[in-house]
Amino acid sequence: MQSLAPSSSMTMTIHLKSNRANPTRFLIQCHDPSHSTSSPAQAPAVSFGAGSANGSRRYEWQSACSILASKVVSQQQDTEKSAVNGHPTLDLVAVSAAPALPKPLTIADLSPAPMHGSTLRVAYQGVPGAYSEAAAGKAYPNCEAIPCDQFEVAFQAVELWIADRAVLPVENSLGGSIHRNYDLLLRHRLHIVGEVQLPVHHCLLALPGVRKEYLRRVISHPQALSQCEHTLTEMGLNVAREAVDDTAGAAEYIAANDLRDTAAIASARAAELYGLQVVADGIQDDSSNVTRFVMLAREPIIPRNDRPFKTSIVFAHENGTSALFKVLSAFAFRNISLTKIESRPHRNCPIRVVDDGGVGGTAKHFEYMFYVDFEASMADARAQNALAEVQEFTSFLRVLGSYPMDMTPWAAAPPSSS
Ligand SMILES: O=C(O)C(=O)C[C@]1(C(=O)O)C=C[C@@H](O)C=C1
Repeated sequence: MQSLAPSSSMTMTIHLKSNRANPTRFLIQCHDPSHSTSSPAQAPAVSFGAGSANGSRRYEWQSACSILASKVVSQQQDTEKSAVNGHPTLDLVAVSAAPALPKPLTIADLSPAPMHGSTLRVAYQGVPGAYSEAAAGKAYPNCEAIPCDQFEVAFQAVELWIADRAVLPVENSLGGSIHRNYDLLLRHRLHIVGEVQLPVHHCLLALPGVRKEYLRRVISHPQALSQCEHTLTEMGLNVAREAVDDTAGAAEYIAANDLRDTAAIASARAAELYGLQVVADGIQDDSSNVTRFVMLAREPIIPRNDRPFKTSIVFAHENGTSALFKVLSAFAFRNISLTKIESRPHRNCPIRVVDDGGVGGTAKHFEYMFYVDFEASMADARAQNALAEVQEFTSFLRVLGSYPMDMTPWAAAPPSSS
């Protein structure tokens, strides 16, 4: 056993699995038997004043990126199985991690991609050839992409300093939100420091010589299956569709098990890496299929006002959904556009029982956490004032990050050639 990180309140086991595509690299698997993380009680109280978040405002900004209000959010973590796509698992180390308090910014945090004296290490979910790997490369060119078997492991890799950043999908233009990552954003203390949008061009892959007529099964990531649902039907592929952990993992699985009746939905790069042929190219239901990823870091970046920024927040309130209107008005009155709103069950108290005074008994309402993205920087006084107001209507409010918007134009994928 070798210890990777000092101090202790939580013990977790890191498994490094050898990677079939590149045996010199490893796939990180992680298991946390304690299912507990840091306590929100340590979060500092902050207020939003007008003015830019630089110089003496730095500490204020850091604090703003921690929990703003009082309610304790469930830190319970699911027990998750470690999916293994045929890799031997090597139980290497047990490490410990203490709850992280906000740290002073260092000079490295001021540059867009601190290099820590060497290549930036970027964790992603999947195996080489996954779209998340491509997103990591787009976000941080020349980075060392570190494959992880689960989203949660990518979060932990950054928390434990095994990686410097994580790049994780949050929504797709066809499949919608990737809810798991919204839940994990809340349970972990990482900050969103950027976003990147990746056009997703799916291929149908099979072993060399396999024809479409031989196929009895199509396997892929659930998002990829849903993004190609109609095209597969149009192609006459009314065969079993099965979900696996990631697109490239599906390609690897077919190659490793010599499956001649199974095809994978994955990238052309996955075909190259695992020796498969492209049976059909561009099989996504919409040629402008795009997935939005967020970049996560241990420290927030300093928000600026000289380029378009987006800010992501999450909040809850005790007065049912009636407070939602007031919260949204705080942005509307200041002409701040919202780009996304998502609700997730409130893990601490998913159901609220309301007594109607004995007339008809009790009613049960769902309780939610609301995630909102808006188009303004936290360096902008309008955003600071809006959040100060939002805080009045909410029992819990956290800024997940204020970061540059991805403004790069992207070309739509070519139409299907099937
Ligand atoms: O399986 C992959 O290749 C991934 O990177 C995951 C993922 C996702 O989670 O949505 C990413 C982009 C595509 O939308 C399909 C799948």
